[in-house]
Amino acid sequence: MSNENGQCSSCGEMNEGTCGGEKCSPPPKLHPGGPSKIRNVIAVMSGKGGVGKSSVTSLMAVNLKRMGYQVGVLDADITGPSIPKMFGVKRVPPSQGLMLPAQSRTGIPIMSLNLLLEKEDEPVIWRGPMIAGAVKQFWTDVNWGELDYLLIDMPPGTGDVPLTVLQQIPVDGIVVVTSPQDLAVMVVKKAVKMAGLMEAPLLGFVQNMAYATCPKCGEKFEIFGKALEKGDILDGLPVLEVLPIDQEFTRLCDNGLVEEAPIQVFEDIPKLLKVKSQVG
Ligand SMILES: Nc1ncnc2c1ncn2[C@@H]1O[C@H](COP(=O)(O)OP(=O)(O)OP(=O)(O)O)[C@@H](O)[C@H]1O
Repeated sequence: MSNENGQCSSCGEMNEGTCGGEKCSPPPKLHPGGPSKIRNVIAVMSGKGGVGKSSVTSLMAVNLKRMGYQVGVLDADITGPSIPKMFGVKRVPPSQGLMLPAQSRTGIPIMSLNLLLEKEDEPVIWRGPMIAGAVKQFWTDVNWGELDYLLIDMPPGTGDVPLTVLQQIPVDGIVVVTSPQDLAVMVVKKAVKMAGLMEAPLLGFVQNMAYATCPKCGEKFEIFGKALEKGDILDGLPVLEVLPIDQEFTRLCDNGLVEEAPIQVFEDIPKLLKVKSQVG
């Protein structure tokens, strides 16, 4: 893939003459582990950290599961994984050969590096290629079973992991998360541009932390800037959901009870992706 200066964005060489395409042709798409049958892959991304990718991924998983779909979560945020804590899962079950994901209370399979560590607060101090390698293994070396949707919680930024996921995993749709803040939108647009450059299918935005409501008087405060409405257009893409700052939601996530969150969202996802056929 070359940038506007004709420079290859994988190897950094000028395409004409030196790179010749072969060295830098995108790596092949990978097959999911063993008998896994995964009908749709959705990547949840954002150039910006802390805007709520993991929260949005969890809410999407919980809601798709409530709709009757088989859904799994691949936590590609290797150095800052939040998914296991939100779902209250600690370890993967023992296995021989392919790894098995942990199962949440409602039966959502989850794979995350934190499920393989002795202690959840142990740091992972790896360089980019190793981190990207771990994400690939979570796709190729895990028996996911049959899933209608596998959701990938991406790390912030546009580095090794998003590049690997978009090049090597057959992503059917990307959901981009932002807060209303101009600063966040500016950085998030980089992720949108990256997806566009890689011809990855963008489904739309989720605006998270759009506002907070005073528990005493009910007044709404737009803490990070102008809240959008579902269906608005941002950077040429539809706004799929607008989520407020919700204290109870934070409490449930901290206690591993995200599956109890009474938040109904993402009912349009199946229509957007047209699930090929439902399992079970
Ligand atoms: N709508 C919300 N209401 C209340 N708290 C929220 C909301 N969205 C996210 N949070 C909280 O904000 C923090 C950051 O959210 P989250 O971990 O989902 O962000 P992220 O984009 O995945 O971060 P990272 O940069 O680690 O990838 C978490 O503590 C989460 O519980």
